[in-house]
Amino acid sequence: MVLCALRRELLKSSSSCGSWARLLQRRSSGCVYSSTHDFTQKEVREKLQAFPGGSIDLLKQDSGIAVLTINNPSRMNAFSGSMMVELEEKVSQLENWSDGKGLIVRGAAGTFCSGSDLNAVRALSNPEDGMKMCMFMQNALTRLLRLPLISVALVEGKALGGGAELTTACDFRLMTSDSVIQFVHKHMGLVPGWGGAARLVHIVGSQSALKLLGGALKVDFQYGLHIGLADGVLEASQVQEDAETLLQQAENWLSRYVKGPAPVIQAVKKVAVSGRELPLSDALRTEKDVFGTVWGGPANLQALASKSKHK
Ligand SMILES: CC[C@H](C(=O)O)C(=O)SCCNC(=O)CCNC(=O)[C@H](O)C(C)(C)COP(=O)(O)OP(=O)(O)OC[C@H]1O[C@@H](n2cnc3c(N)ncnc32)[C@H](O)[C@@H]1OP(=O)(O)O
Repeated sequence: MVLCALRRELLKSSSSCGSWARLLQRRSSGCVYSSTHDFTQKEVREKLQAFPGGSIDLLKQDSGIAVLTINNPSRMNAFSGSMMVELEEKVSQLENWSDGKGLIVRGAAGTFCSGSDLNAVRALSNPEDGMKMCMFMQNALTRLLRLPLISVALVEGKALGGGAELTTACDFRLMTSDSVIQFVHKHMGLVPGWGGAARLVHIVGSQSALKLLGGALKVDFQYGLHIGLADGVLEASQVQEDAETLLQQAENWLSRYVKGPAPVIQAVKKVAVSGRELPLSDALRTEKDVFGTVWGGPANLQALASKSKHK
């Protein structure tokens, strides 16, 4: 049912690029869970705001590549409640970014993210609150992955628990040579709840996903590349400006995929999302509709006029 609804929405949205943003805006009130699931986004936001700390920082650049920074270094960039709310707000801003093409998600101060803030988790440990936090984060991360931007997680240091799940809400993952992604949930008596298990199976297949979750295995860049969780490795140098250098490397890596006009790059992401999420017949129809938004468009006409050769 969720898929049918997504397809209907995709079809409605495909008449113009701006309408994709409107689609995602509409879906933001309940792309996976809505009030029909006994879930009120506003209520959960209020509850989460009671656990403050850290921030989620968004920098939109003229290049069309934005940088989203998980910023709570004193807790290894763990997600406080207010950061969960901020994440959702930043995703809404990105959904409305008509000039956007790419996104880099990274952690502050040399590490990625250590999951939920355990202090908040302890206070929200009753089943009802746990379910609400889970649905809130599933919505936010599903919308993050569906953004019409090509996204990459820049993984430095540790990506643990919910931090590991966050990496799977990006299209690609780049790891530094000393970084680790670890689904530690089993050690916490849990399974992923932010949609990370479902996404992991899509990325690495069910066999590898079962190993990572069942063994709470530490994935370094070599293992990550081997199973397809990592898409590239970044070399951290020992110089002081390391963080900038890594960010620059990630931007360079991403630049080949986001070169070109925003409407075309956004269309590329839309057909990839529909192919990933919809049954084939629905994905084909959506692809036709998205194709219709770029066919005869400025970039297409310019390419035809220039008699380009693809050498
Ligand atoms: C669905 C998601 C899932 C859930 O909520 O259901 C989760 O994400 S559960 C959380 C999973 N994450 C963890 O359990 C991480 C626990 N922390 C560690 O394993 C380590 O702290 C580590 C490996 C991240 C870093 O180790 P290191 O030795 O380098 O540093 P410290 O341990 O001294 O950490 C520094 C400082 O950060 C605090 N910290 C780290 N992670 C968290 C966290 N997730 N929540 C709250 N605080 C965290 C740690 O306690 C230290 O604080 P300090 O006051 O200096 O003692």
